[in-house]
Amino acid sequence: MQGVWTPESVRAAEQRLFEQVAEPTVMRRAAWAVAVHCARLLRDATGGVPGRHVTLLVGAGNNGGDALWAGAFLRRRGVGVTAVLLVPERAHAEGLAALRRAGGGVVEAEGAGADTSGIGAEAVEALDRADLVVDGIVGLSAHSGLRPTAAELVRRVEVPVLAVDLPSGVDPTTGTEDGVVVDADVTVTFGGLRACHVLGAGATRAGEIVVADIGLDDHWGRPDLLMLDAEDVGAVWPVPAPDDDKYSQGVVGVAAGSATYPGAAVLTSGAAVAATSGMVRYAGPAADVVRSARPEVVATGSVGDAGRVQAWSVGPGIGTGGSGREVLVRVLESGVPVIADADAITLLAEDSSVWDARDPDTPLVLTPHAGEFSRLAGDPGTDRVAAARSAAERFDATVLLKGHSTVVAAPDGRVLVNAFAHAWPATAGSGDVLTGLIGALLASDLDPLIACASAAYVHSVAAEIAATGGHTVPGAPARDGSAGSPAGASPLLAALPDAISTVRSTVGT
Ligand SMILES: NC(=O)C1=CN([C@@H]2O[C@H](COP(=O)(O)OP(=O)(O)OC[C@H]3O[C@@H](n4cnc5c(N)ncnc54)[C@H](O)[C@@H]3O)[C@@H](O)[C@H]2O)[C@@H](O)CC1
Ligand SMILES: Nc1ncnc2c1ncn2[C@@H]1O[C@H](COP(=O)(O)OP(=O)(O)O)[C@@H](O)[C@H]1O
Ligand SMILES: [K+]
Repeated sequence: MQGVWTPESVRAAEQRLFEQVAEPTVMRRAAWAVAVHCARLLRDATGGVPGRHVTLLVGAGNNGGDALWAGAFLRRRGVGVTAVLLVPERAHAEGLAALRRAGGGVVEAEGAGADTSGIGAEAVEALDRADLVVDGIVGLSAHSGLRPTAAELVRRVEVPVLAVDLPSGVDPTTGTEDGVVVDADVTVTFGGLRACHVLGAGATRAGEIVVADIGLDDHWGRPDLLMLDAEDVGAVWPVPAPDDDKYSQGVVGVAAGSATYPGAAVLTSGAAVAATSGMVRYAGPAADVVRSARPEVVATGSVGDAGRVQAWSVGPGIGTGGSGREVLVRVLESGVPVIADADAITLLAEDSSVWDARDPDTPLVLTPHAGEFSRLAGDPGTDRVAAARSAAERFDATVLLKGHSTVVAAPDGRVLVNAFAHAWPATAGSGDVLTGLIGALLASDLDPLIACASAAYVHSVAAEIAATGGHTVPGAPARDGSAGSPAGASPLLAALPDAISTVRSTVGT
């Protein structure tokens, strides 16, 4: 499990560190790590380090200070360094002096000979000469989009980029982008992940994320968000023990699909079958289709006839009319944990009387995409963590907000994020697969928060396997979705066993 911190928490930890270690020392540690990874990138991109050229884009704060100090260190390795200052009068003074002492060049972004976009001739030259650009424009104190000059410089970059702390242009708290954003090959951050590294555009714009040690480890408070890794998921994924039988592992009920949407029933039931090895019951009008697609599913026509289950997956394809409502109410009254998705969420949003059927002591999971979330709780806005957290509290339910990064919030305020940096699950029907996975994990009695985040993790791995035929690091988030080809929800479903065994294979390694 990896902790993730908001800018406020990072600053609080830094302050505690500064009580023991002087701030300039900490900055030099940070800059040293930046310089080490610059050298690595230079070597990768050009085959060497001495004689290469690095251009630093330097903003008004400590982020620019890190870049300037890193430039000074790179000079010692024979690298040509030019700093392009965005706000010359507010550039970090000690960093600037260190770079000058080391023989680095300094130019102004808006210096003499400016072209129509306002960028000075020397700054243009520095970018043209660069083998590598260091983004020290803005860090944790960034607010709103990049200012025009910074945006113009970023637009002109054509070589690999190393971002200091975070790719400038993304919001440090929400990871959202507003206009031009640095597209980094590597981001070097300090002590621990920031929220923008795992949320929104930040999760992809950061490129490879390196967490450098600057002495913060003993100073962190409780993480604001957590991310499960493959080993965490593998360790909790339920598998049968010697004394288990088909009932003891938890039976999951699936109330999904209709005559119009039998596919939703097949995808949800199929995922439940793949998730755990107990029993899956299906209840609904697509019973015949489910039986022929998945003979192992015990299928009946209605929830009332289904027999006992330990959790229900309800919603995909049930419709938002009277029969869908009837199904949802039956399931909510059953007194077992429920995961409600798709039409079930719309029904809950549109008809408050449906909530009366819910047993308040039984876990409820809601898995809206942004549109369903809006219907249920209003526009999630850019701060998806805050939105999911407040909905979880308001509905006393675990809320999984879908999207490029999946945010899962428990009613007690805990939040887990799944931040696979690829978008392969964005395909019709893949949400139905997720619903079946979560239902099966709830039936096996996992904590709903862990069940949701684990299901989301395996779902991402399966989507990647379906699209690419494999993945580079077993079970680990791919940071590059460039390889592969679109695959629909059926290949994603078919890849679940491979995804689960891949994730489980990381346990104890
Ligand atoms: N204080 C320290 O010793 C340490 C600081 N660290 C670095 O310090 C950074 C935070 O430094 P600061 O708090 O000084 O702030 P920043 O460097 O993030 O930004 C400060 C300035 O950037 C400008 N700015 C804000 N939004 C902008 C936008 N959208 N476009 C262009 N310019 C914008 C503002 O003028 C603001 O004053 C971290 O991200 C990290 O890189 C690390 O070195 C760890 C140690
Ligand atoms: N851009 C994206 N990147 C990664 N995952 C995505 C993206 N868009 C959607 N997803 C994931 O794909 C799934 C889609 O679910 P949903 O919207 O319910 O679709 P459907 O109802 O067609 O099954 C969710 O797990 C969601 O998190
Ligand atoms: K930056």
